[in-house]
Amino acid sequence: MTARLLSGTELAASVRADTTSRVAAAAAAGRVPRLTVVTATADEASAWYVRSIARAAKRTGIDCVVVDLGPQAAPSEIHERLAESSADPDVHGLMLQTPLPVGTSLAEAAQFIDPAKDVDGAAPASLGRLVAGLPAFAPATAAAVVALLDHHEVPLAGREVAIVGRSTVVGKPLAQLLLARDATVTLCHSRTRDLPAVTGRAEIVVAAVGRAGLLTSAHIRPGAVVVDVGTNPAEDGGLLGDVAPEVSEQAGALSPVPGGVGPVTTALLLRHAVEAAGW
Ligand SMILES: Nc1nc(=O)c2c([nH]1)NC[C@@H]1CN(c3ccc(C(=O)N[C@@H](CCC(=O)O)C(=O)O)cc3)C=[N+]21
Repeated sequence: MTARLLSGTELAASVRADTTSRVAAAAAAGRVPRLTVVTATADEASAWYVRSIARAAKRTGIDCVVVDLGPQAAPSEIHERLAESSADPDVHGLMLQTPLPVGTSLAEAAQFIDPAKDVDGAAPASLGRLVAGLPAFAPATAAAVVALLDHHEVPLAGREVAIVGRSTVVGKPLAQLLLARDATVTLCHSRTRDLPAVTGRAEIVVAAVGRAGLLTSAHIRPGAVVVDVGTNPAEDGGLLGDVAPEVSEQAGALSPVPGGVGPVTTALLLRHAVEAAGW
């Protein structure tokens, strides 16, 4: 079997087109959506993502401001910067990149992001609202996984999903989004006793660990749908997913890296920004 490819490029393009027309409507009413991205890391993958957000924002007409505090930034500087942008009426969307400097906690820092501007769903209040079933921005990557599955018409209700990785940015919020869609969700992590046994039962497996090639064909039931969230820098400058290439022989469907979840993530983040501006 060769897996059907769950490409994200067409979906990303249609989300961007929708965002572009909403931005035009907002701008015509005198409100140019502004997205402020705060970063404090030298991480290459994160820097690539910030450049890609800025580039895509420019194409859709969103005013994107990148605030680079550098990898040595103190927690208090990060907190102050977020509080300042939260209070600034000209800023509609606000995002804090990860990873953060050692000593800065995402949960602590994200408390300083106004939930109304929290386009990457990082604030504890946003995550709480998500669990409670109240309207909130979900983290863009988690939202992108569900959007990609919907786009490719993969049913979710009643199905067994294994998520590998329990981060606050992807695994935990994704579990909530999938639960809200009536999937039966198992959240796996580094202390899961028998990972291949758990993932091997699932009809849908989502890999969100951040380790290249961690999931092999030993983890995947033949015909399963596999979504690869990993974007691990390769030595040749390219990008490697969390799923080993051999899995494409076994899975029924597989999202590619690059060209899968990544482009949808960026597109949804910008859509959240125009929504935060009120359009
Ligand atoms: N608070 C926070 N939220 C994030 O969502 C977040 C973050 N911090 N820090 C950094 C990582 C990284 N990340 C990527 C998103 C899209 C692509 C992407 O679109 N990649 C392209 C290709 C890139 C290439 O070819 O080099 C693709 O997959 O097709 C990559 C990486 C989001 N992150």
